[in-house]
Amino acid sequence: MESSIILAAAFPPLSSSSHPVALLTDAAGAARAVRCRVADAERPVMCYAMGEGMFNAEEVFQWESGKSVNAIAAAQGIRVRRRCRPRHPSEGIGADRAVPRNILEQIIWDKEVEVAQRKARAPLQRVRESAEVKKASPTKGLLREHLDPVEIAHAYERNGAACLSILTDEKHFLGSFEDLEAVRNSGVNCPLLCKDFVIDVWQIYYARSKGADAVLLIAAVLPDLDIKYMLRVCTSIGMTALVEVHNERELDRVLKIDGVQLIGINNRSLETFEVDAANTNMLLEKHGDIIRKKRMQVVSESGLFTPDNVAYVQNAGVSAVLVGESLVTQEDPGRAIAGLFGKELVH
Ligand SMILES: O=P(O)(O)OC[C@@H](O)[C@@H](O)c1c[nH]c2ccccc12
Repeated sequence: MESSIILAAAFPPLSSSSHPVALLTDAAGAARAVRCRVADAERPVMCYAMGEGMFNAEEVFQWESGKSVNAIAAAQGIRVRRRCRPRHPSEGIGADRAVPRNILEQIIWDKEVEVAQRKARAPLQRVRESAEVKKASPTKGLLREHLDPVEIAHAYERNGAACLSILTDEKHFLGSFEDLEAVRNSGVNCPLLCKDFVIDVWQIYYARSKGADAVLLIAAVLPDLDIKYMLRVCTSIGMTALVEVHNERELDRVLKIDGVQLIGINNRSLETFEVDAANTNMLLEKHGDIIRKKRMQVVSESGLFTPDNVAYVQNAGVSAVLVGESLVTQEDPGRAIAGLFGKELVH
């Protein structure tokens, strides 16, 4: 028990005034987590776990409340079920969980395995040490796996991209953290967004250590408490979070979370990968007022192929667009930026 508390003290990213107030135990009585109260938070923030590594806030809540992670997520309308996460004893391994229900669920199940393996290879302490390096601002852009990431990043930057998005998911997008690191080390000045499926704070520290300035947090995957916790982690290491939504329910949830500055509206459903170019405008028509009042910035993501597409979402009030496919599939992806905006962006 004592060593658990020391471990918690050795990892105080939320606030220097954090102090452990309770030790949470699992059904077998083993120490699972330390609950910390953060002095400047409105409510106590739960975090940290012992043993194999760290748990996310939602998992700690799970042990406290007796509810399964999937039950908590489902109550928030999240349809993606988690598979490998430490389960509450009340949650059996149902036969229905043998087969993913859609593309996003498949990606997340693969991500759980990948993160567990990566975590074992690079323990948090080491990642965090190398994580306290750079600062940046919000980002956009995209890099496709079949092109030289460094070359294309420079082409984007030369042609006026405000930021660069680098996919790091290997299995489903053929991206990599090596790509991210190579671009960072190649001398680009643009901020870099690590584009991945974050399910664990470990990934945020890891992205930072590889040179990312921002990470994507997907509301279709992360329950509210995880988003809140991850936003605090981002702030504590000088990173920006782009919080992505696809539908009204997700946007409603995200608008209630303090500290979200950057919302991405994905025109593509990650469950089906279908694109509805009108999605950004539809959501902004309904919620634009509150977004403006809260001074949040909106990025329209995916499926933008023509200057008309871009003008359409710009009229809806977005401050940025995130474009991948329509640039990387053209012979000169850098010049394709000018084509998409109907003008040269180079100053
Ligand atoms: O290639 P497109 O349609 O221009 O989309 C880019 C980007 O928006 C898309 O890749 C994306 C948006 N959100 C994501 C989440 C994970 C992986 C990828 C994405």
